[in-house]
Amino acid sequence: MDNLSKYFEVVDQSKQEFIDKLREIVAIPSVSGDATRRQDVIRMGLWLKEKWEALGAETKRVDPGMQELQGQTIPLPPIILGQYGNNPSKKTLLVYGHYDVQPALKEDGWNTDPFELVHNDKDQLVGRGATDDKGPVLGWLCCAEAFKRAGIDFPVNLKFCFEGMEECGSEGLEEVVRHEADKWFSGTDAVCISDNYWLGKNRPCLTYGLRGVSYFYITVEGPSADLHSGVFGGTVHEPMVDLVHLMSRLVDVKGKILIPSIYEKVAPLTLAEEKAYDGLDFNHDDLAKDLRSNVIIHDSEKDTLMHRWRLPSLSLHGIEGAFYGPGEKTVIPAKVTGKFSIRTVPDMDPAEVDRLACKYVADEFAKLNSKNKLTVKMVHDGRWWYSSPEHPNFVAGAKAIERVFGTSPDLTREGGSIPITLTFEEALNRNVLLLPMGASDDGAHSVNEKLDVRNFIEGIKVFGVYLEELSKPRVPLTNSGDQQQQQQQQQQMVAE
Ligand SMILES: C[C@H](N)C(=O)N[C@@H](Cc1c[nH]cn1)C(=O)O
Ligand SMILES: [Zn+2]
Ligand SMILES: [Zn+2]
Repeated sequence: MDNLSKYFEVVDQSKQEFIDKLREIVAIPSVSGDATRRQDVIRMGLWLKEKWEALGAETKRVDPGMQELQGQTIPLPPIILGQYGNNPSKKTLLVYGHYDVQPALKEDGWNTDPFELVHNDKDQLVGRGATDDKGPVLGWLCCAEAFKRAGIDFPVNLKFCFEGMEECGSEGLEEVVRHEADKWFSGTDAVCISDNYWLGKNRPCLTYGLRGVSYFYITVEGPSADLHSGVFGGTVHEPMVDLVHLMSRLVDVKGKILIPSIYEKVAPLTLAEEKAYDGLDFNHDDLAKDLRSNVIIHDSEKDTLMHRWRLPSLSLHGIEGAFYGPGEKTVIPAKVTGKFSIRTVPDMDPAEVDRLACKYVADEFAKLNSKNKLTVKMVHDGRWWYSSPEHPNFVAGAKAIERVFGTSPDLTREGGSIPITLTFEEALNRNVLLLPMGASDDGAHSVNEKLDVRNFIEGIKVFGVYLEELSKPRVPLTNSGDQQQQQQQQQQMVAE
């Protein structure tokens, strides 16, 4: 039996144990956007540190400082750095992932407690963070454990960087990555991130692009306290009325952003790029099934993917301070904060996007002649990333998928954002591969988030084969001049 067959056997034998580990960490409600959960986020980071140390890794906890959140000053979660193996004759791979999760409440519409992993009769693992990103982060640990148990030498030196603030703009991480580039991360040959999703449910993919995200708060405040609408309705400027008006002016019902000049810097479509939309595991029927409703705006699959991958979008997320409970409370809220974000694409400049969006909201507010007070601010922005899937790092990923799934991967871009990706590429001058584990219907950020057992277990196998592929002497990983040139062009485009 060859090494990889033995590795596969151990992964299969360890299946229940790996699922139970995922159960243990889903039960830690590491919601980074909720100040009351900060101790849980920290506990989750320390869980990873301890488990990797138990396997023999050297680790370092980096505390990036303090944060103002919901009126409190609280510590930012630790960034957990690690090194598993340090053999100068082996290649070194750096993996990044995040151990924080999006908020989740049973009353949002979950069928079960979001922080209690349920292994259901469809062989799905349901729980907050199952696919985003606890399953994949745990996958690397399971991979190292399986190699050890199989008695096979680990193919590479593995460095890791796990953060607990990704869902809130990765606050504090960029400085740490740049600071550690020639320290903890020195000697890195390539980077791999598993934190996005397949395009469909059948064919795995490798991802070479991400949209950026700029997140905004619009606050409108008027009276010093909430008012009785019977007494004051029709006599005062209502903050909610102003805010709803402003929010309705941001995007039209077909998804077109209404902020002037926002599309100006979007890169023109090239013929080569257009070809990338053909032959993918993606169709509107499956998408509508995933959505359980046909609410798709566009007529063709290509259009839908272009609006997900290469065009900006603006989404309205919610209003803080507004009445939203059951019943008929007749209140005029005194202060409301509307939240929206813009997904950015090549060659948009986040600073320019922030300036255009804030100016537009202020201009629209001025037209209202309201006596309320407006504040509009960008609270975090993460940069878009666009690479090339030809690099040997991608070839190793493709070979791993072929061995485990018996099919070549789709080459995709992702509509979501992983703000630190471009920083790793720039600071380390190394190729970054996005190697997703989860499927299109996993419901990341949504209710009943899940990871299929198949994706989890076969995904751990893919990680192992990928490491074996990287370790082969014929695979040169350090950046070619081409990649450096491409990066410089990309940076220049952002600067322009
Ligand atoms: C793709 C990744 N798993 C993810 O969900 N990223 C988040 C990052 C983010 C930035 N601000 C808030 N969240 C996303 O794309 O929404
Ligand atoms: Zn994620
Ligand atoms: Zn996420």
